[in-house]
Amino acid sequence: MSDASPPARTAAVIPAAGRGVRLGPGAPKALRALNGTPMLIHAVRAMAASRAVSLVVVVAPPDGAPEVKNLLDTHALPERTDYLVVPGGETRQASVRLGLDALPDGITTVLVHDAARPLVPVDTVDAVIEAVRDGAVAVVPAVPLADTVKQVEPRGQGEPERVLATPDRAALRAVQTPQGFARDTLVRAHATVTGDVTDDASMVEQLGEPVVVVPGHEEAFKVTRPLDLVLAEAVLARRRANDGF
Ligand SMILES: Nc1ccn([C@@H]2O[C@H](COP(=O)(O)OP(=O)(O)OP(=O)(O)O)[C@@H](O)[C@H]2O)c(=O)n1
Ligand SMILES: C[C@](O)(CO)[C@H](O)COP(=O)(O)O
Repeated sequence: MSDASPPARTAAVIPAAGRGVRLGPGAPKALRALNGTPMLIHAVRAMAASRAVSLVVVVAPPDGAPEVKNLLDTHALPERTDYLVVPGGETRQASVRLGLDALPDGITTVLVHDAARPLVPVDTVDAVIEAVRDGAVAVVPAVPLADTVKQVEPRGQGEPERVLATPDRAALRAVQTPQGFARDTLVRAHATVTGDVTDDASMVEQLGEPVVVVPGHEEAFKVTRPLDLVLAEAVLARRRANDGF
């Protein structure tokens, strides 16, 4: 970086506007408690744990922005981290776009991190940021698959599915968040790609831009179904036993 270059500033956009249908009835998933603290607060702290992250933009459930703002105001976060809250949209993609729209000038690197991945370790966050700062326009943390995967043929209702193929597992990865981006590339992807996607990196792929993979972490799993809550609380208990926090 030349002396004249402005410093790279990193913001994390946290989509937290989902209902959590697969988790079952209750409050919106991001507001449910893990060991007494809302999942969203764990996720915000996970981003703020990186010294590189100076701003966290939380995308709240559409009618929940005041409640989320209150949660952030009343839970301890590092002083160096600013945060703001915007209401979310109908889909994850729409929610991320609303978060991007709220970013101030001067942010050059953007992380997009699911509130539903509250326990990602700071080393994973920092590895993603470093890869972007080293020149990658898009970075995903990913882990190898533990299961054999089958491609199946869609069948009519009530008919058993049939296996079409068994892809080579060695070439497959399960992708996590935070996903990291050069801000201009992610903004262009969200302005250009209109189809349904399940992550932000696939939008960048559709622009024809390269996406770099860094090692993910088993504790960055997504809280999706009820059993994931049990695992998340067990991870927190293990951390408390190991670290005394
Ligand atoms: N309209 C939406 C939908 C999802 N998300 C967020 O995207 C992340 C990943 O989504 P997922 O785990 O699928 O959450 P939900 O959509 O809430 O889950 P479900 O599909 O079970 O309802 C979550 O942090 C979720 O809050 C969002 O901000 N806005
Ligand atoms: C972004 C993501 O967490 C990466 O694994 C995932 O694609 C979200 O998918 P979901 O269907 O919204 O759970």
